[in-house]
Amino acid sequence: MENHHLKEHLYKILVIGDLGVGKTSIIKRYVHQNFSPNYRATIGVDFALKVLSLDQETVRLQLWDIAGQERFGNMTRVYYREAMGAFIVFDVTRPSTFEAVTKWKEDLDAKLSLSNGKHVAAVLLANKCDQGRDVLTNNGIKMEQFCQENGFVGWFETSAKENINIDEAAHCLVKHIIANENDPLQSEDADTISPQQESSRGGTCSACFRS
Ligand SMILES: Nc1nc2c(ncn2[C@@H]2O[C@H](COP(=O)(O)OP(=O)(O)OP(=O)(O)O)[C@@H](O)[C@H]2O)c(=O)[nH]1
Repeated sequence: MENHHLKEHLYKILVIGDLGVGKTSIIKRYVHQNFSPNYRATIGVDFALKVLSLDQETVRLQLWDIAGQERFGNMTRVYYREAMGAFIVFDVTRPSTFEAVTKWKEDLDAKLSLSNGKHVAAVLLANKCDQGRDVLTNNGIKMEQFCQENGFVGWFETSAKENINIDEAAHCLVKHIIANENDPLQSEDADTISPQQESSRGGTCSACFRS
């Protein structure tokens, strides 16, 4: 029997977005499988570790839960350093948090890029989808187009409360990070979102659907 040498990856992942959109809750759900309805603002940054087994490889995700109030702080650049991917989160019940998404993305891209000069993989999370989809339907926003225009590799409607699409979103992000690492010159292709791939509960990730 051949003795396979299992690869291990450690990726730093940023979780950013406006105050109270559910960053801490998404991480809690993802890492500890629980949810609390009480809101306690994150101060500065919190950390959590999620260990995944993917295609016989061990992937450790070091999740950086950055306080929504940090956007105006000047510590952010330090927090962003050496991250390989990001979730940018908004709250589907509060349009202002969606309007802030482009600012968070611009801030991320301005402060962080991979060693080959490309932007880090970013997945957009439309959180609290258990409470409706007002922001998604009222403004006539085409999410695929929005993602393409703003350089997101995919987007998902999520609920930390009801555990919807969080594993899928993480899977999408990890796949894109690995694609960037393995094939840095050809990964532009993986960044293209194919519009026909939308599921009934919003969410697309070209890498996930292709494999
Ligand atoms: N219904 C519902 N409520 C949620 C969901 N996710 C988070 N919440 C609630 O929204 C509030 C804010 O959640 P947090 O996870 O603390 O938000 P945050 O983005 O980490 O906030 P900051 O640390 O201040 O930036 C809490 O009361 C959560 O219980 C969700 O998917 N559905």
